[in-house]
Amino acid sequence: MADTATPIIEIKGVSKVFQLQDQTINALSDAHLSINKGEFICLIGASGCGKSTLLRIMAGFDQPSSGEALMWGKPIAGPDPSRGMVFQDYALFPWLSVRDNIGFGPASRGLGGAEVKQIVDKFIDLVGLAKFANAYPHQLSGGMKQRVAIARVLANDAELVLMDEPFGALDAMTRERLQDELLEIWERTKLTVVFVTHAVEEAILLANRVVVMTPGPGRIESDNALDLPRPRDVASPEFNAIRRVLSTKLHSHHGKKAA
Ligand SMILES: Nc1ncnc2c1ncn2[C@@H]1O[C@H](COP(=O)(O)OP(=O)(O)OP(=O)(O)O)[C@@H](O)[C@H]1O
Repeated sequence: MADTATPIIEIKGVSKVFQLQDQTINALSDAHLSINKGEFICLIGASGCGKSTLLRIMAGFDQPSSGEALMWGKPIAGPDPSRGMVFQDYALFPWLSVRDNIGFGPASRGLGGAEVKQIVDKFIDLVGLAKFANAYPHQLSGGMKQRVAIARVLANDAELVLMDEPFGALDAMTRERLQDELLEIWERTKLTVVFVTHAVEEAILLANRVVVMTPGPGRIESDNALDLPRPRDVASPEFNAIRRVLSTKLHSHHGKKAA
């Protein structure tokens, strides 16, 4: 790990071009973003503006067409357990119990049984699933599955958690509960989180910085620091003022020609 002055993630002039038959898609154009350890960043923007592309580049699943993506100052060459990804559809192993899903990463890293058990117990507790340790994914609700997915990433010792619309498939009440739990985990563990969402309100509830992206070509429109005190109140005038500003920025691309 580098000194504290080095950002955990730096995106420097990153572009990503996809070729689809005879069509060239500029998924991401000249993106710049610097993220410090312990930040909670939300990426918001309309469908197709490159949010997932940027997240996948940070994860190391995709490489930029040009520019550089760095973690602790070093190029991100491929996936690594230090960068955990949480997806909307959970991506759990259906044939493994909750306990074994969470322990899969530590066991694959060659840790012994007692150590794996200790790690699994710690994170099962953290996400409140002790009673379901031996259940299988199909026996869990959506919210519980997402808790397992979060615990699995944390058990892998991830420093950076990349979340692609993780609560998008959940009902409103479960979503609110998981937002609270995620904030609690973030505050307790000092993780760095990059969280993709379509929902402005969710971004303002969670983030200390909201990065607004616009499509055609996908680009970063603005980077907005939020200094609202926590816990945040969606009904407060301050919250609504920020919601108005961000909504205007989100729609700033309307009328422009698609790439
Ligand atoms: N593997 C790929 N091959 C071709 N085109 C792709 C690929 N991945 C993404 N794209 C295109 O790149 C653009 C950006 O996609 P991306 O998934 O990053 O957007 P997004 O902002 O996450 O959208 P959404 O909110 O709908 O998930 C889209 O036009 C998409 O069709």
